[in-house]
Amino acid sequence: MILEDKQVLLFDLDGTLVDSAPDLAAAVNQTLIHLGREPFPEATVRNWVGNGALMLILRALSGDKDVDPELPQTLVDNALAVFLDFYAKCVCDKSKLYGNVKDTLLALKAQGYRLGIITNKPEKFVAPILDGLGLSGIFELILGGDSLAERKPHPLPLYTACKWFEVSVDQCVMIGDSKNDILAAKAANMDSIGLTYGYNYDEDLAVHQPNHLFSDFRGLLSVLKGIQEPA
Ligand SMILES: O=C(O)COP(=O)(O)O
Ligand SMILES: [Mg+2]
Repeated sequence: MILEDKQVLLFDLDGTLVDSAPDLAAAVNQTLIHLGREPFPEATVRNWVGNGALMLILRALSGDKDVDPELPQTLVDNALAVFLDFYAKCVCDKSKLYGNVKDTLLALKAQGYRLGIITNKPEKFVAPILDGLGLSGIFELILGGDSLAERKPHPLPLYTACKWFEVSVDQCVMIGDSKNDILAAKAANMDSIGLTYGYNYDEDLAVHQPNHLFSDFRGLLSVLKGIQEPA
């Protein structure tokens, strides 16, 4: 079923447009080694991505997706600061666009859609990644995990984007790889498209019932047909 009357496409970043896990895992492991701890395989760290930098570090210090509630605050503060420093130095070293992302984004833009990014990643890292991967200038709005008082799965970033683009919730679609994206869309009463190749804690994204689910980014073109010019 075609998603009619859409004007604005809101994209998640990590796991949707960019495979950023190699650089995130490198910075997490540099942090752990700096603290005298054991590193984890990239495949493990990948499943901890999705709720922003602080949660990534809490999971890394806990060695598990479920955070140890007893972690000392000073350790957490120090580890987060060390991680942010390491990540700033390698933010786009090994990160790559997923297949068909750039061509599809350009095709959607050419069809008249306006594009934004809503990520849980700290905002300051987004522009260097987009620049490094040849996507600068494509997105009109970037909201990071620290841009507002709430982040996905809370609907606030989605509402904020609607307001910024001066469109209604019905005119937007949220596109992402994680349940946080789909749950935020549902909470905002917005349509959503899921992508199965990213990071979703090794869980099945279909459970959250996005309007459409694709294993290839190019799938978007089959349900978004471009903006109709007024007659
Ligand atoms: O950095 C994260 O934790 C997740 O970022 P995302 O919202 O772009 O997937
Ligand atoms: Mg994501």
